[in-house]
Amino acid sequence: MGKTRVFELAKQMGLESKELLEKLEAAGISVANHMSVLEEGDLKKFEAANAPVVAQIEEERVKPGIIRRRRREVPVESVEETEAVAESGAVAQPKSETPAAPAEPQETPASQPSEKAPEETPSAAKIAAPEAAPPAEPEPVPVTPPAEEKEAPAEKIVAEDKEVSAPPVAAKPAARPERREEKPTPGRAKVLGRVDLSRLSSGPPARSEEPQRRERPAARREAPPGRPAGAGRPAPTGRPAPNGRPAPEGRPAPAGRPATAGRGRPSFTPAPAPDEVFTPKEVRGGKKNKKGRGGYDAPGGEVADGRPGRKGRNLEVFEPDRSGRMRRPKKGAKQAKKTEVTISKAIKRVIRITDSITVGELAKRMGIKANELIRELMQQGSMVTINHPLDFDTAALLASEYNYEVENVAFDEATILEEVPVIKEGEEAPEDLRPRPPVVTVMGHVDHGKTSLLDAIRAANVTAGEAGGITQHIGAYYVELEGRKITFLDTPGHEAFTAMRARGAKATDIVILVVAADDGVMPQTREAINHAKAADVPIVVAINKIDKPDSNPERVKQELTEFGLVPEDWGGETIFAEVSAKQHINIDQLLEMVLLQAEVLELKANPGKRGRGIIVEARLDKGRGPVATVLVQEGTLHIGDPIVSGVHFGRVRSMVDDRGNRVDEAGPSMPVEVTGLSGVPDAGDLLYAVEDEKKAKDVAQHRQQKLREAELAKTSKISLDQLFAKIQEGDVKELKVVIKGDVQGSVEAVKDALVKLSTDACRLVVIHTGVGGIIESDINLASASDAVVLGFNVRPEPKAAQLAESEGVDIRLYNIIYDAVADIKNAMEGLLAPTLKEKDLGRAEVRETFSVPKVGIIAGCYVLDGKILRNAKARLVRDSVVVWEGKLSSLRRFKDDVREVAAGYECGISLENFNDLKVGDIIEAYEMEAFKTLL
Ligand SMILES: Nc1nc2c(ncn2[C@@H]2O[C@H](COP(=O)(O)OP(=O)(O)OP(=O)(O)O)[C@@H](O)[C@H]2O)c(=O)[nH]1
Repeated sequence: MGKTRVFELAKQMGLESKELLEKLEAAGISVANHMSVLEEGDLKKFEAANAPVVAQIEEERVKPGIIRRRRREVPVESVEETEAVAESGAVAQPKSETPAAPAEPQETPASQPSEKAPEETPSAAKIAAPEAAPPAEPEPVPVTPPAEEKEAPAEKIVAEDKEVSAPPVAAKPAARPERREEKPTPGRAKVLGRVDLSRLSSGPPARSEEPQRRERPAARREAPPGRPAGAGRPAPTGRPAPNGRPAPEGRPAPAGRPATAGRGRPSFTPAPAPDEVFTPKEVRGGKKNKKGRGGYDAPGGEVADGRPGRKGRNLEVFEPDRSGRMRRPKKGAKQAKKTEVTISKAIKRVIRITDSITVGELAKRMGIKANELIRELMQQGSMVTINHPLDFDTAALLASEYNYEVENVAFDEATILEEVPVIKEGEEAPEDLRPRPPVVTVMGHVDHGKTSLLDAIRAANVTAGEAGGITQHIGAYYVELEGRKITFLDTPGHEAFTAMRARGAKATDIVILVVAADDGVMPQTREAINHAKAADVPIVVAINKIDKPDSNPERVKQELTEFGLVPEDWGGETIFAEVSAKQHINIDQLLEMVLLQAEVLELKANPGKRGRGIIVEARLDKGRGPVATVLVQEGTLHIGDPIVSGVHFGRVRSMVDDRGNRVDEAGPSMPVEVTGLSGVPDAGDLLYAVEDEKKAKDVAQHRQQKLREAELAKTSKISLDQLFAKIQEGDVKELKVVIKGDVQGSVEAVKDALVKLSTDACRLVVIHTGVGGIIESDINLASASDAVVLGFNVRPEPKAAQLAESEGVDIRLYNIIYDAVADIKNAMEGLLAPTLKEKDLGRAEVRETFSVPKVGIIAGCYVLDGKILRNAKARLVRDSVVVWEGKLSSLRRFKDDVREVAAGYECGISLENFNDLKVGDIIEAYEMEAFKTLL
């Protein structure tokens, strides 16, 4: 055979060069590297030295861990001895391995293979090394009947044990047969080493392979049954565990067989085995095998059939492998650990949120990158940022895609604030309800006498009541008429009324509409009517100033019929009273009318409940801290009650009524000034008495949290841009509009044109029209009613513009009616194209005008805010009405033409083709910028 290189030998042995190098070195053969040449002498030497190793190798095949142990413990000689003992029938040893017994039955099938075994044996003998000598023994093996086999395993075990200690005397014929059958598998492993050697030295390599092939199938078949034998294998090691487990499973392969088998059939060339081995073990085995054990695993692979059986075992065996080294004892512990982890994970997979959660927070809780979530949302058609809040449903849907559950642990504010009757639980019984005084607000046009009327009512009442009593202004008061009370909100005008309503609060039961008999219906009269109607509050008309000679109540009645306010004596349902606030005429009659209207409304409340009221006004008092005027609406408020209002909480420290008297409790419709809150609430906020102060605090804190979230999610009210989408989603069934224009004619024209745009999907409702600039009350009305504001040749007052900005009210300004109608139409059809939006640059006020020959009028201006640009577009606004629109023809500072003038500076401005400039006019500079819509 000549020379053989190390790597070649390694290949034949199924080892890695490195491993073989180690073996060679151990055998005293010095080689430089895997390319080194091994002389025949070396080979023989190695073969000799390797013989004992064979036994070790066999064991390795079983499994990485097991293999190693075997190596050291099984010297060739001992093996031989063992076999000898077995043969001699030294069954002697009792075995603790009772478990082995079960294995045997499985082996029984092995008996069949045993028939083949004999065939193999000879071949092996021929091919294999001289060591295979004991071929003779195999023969008896096949003979052994299955029944005997049962005993055999036990014997084997014993025998092996002996191997370790002393040379057994007895032989175990029974044991053998098992080995052989099983051996095929393990044997190969062993043989591998040997065969290779034999080949190198003398053996006919070709042959050795053939037999393998033949055998393999047999081995496979046998393998499973052989397993039991495997059980026997453990015996030698003295390890009961393996026996027990695998045996029944038919863990064929690995078994210690190798030793015996190896001997009996050296012919088994392991080579082919490897492939099979990998299959069963998959990755794990593969990894370990990398270092040349592949060959050994092969045998295991052969056992492939037995896989299932192995699995159970493997689980235990492998776990340690994963950990890095095999440590069987720890297996159990590890498994337990895993279980724990799983449980905790399950818990983590539930995300608890309160109503909403931001994209970033959700991603964080799921342990993924926010970008991933944003991408996911984008794919679903939502363009969001990391701070975008997701509502519960969206969050739940998203989370489910990542196997997370979302639980809404929203703070149940409603439950805490629930007005649980103090006296008894459950539904309010009708008998608990008591009539309550009506709450009245006075509205009307400027100077029509609202304040005078309120004063007249109060004065009359005070004087009638306590002599010298001084009414205290707390924002509301109540009067008595023949024992019946009426509560008046002391803030006349519809601004406060609507501002409160815009906050979701309805404080008023009845509106007294004051119309001066000598003036008739005026713009604010109309506004008041619209506001009252929008709030669905009944109106009692007070025709004031009837003492005046030019008063004409009939004309007022006539005018009001246009608004649906028809007097009862004219066949209508509206109650009218003709009064004189100044002369105190018919004041009682008016109050009578109000009480009449209240009767119709059947206003009732349960005073037995915890108190709930509305903040009419509030302020910070230097000495008393936050002071709030509360109009109690439900239940009764007591001193010491824990309370919460808006984001503030506390306890009722003191209560004072409108006459300055300290009171201990306040019932329905009673206004009182309350101290004890932690902060100043807003007018319109509701105030609740709750069970205890902690709950009040919880609610307040929860609201603060929600307020922050709301800030993030600041969504605007309805706007034309989103109109179509909202109509599509069914969110909007009608579009409410407030129309303001420079002249009544255009307002009416627009109104008529818009109403005709109503479709089945969306009705168009004009809730208010008016002449003049867009003012705060227009915005409040639009905000409270979720309406858009359309302006024709008018501008929003600065305060109104600010309010619209903060309230998210959409204001659309037009010069041409057609444009407005087209816009609304397109918006309703989802066709509103991206348009240009105006960007305000600055405003200048005309302080003086100069007439310059050949040039025209030059306005001496003061820039109020922003800046005026020479090339900017401009408009001239007079009393909030646009008078002119165009471009500047000149912009000067002193005598110099300049490109811009900043706020706080004076300048001279002339307008293109316009000379009708007047002191007090406002020149607005603006430019158009692309306005993006997501339609
Ligand atoms: N002759 C007469 N004058 C009245 C009567 N009521 C009010 N006035 C006068 O009308 C003017 C306006 O009255 P106010 O009570 O201030 O009217 P208002 O509606 O509250 O006005 P604003 O607060 O500006 O909205 C005052 O000069 C009153 O004296 C009335 O019944 N008869």
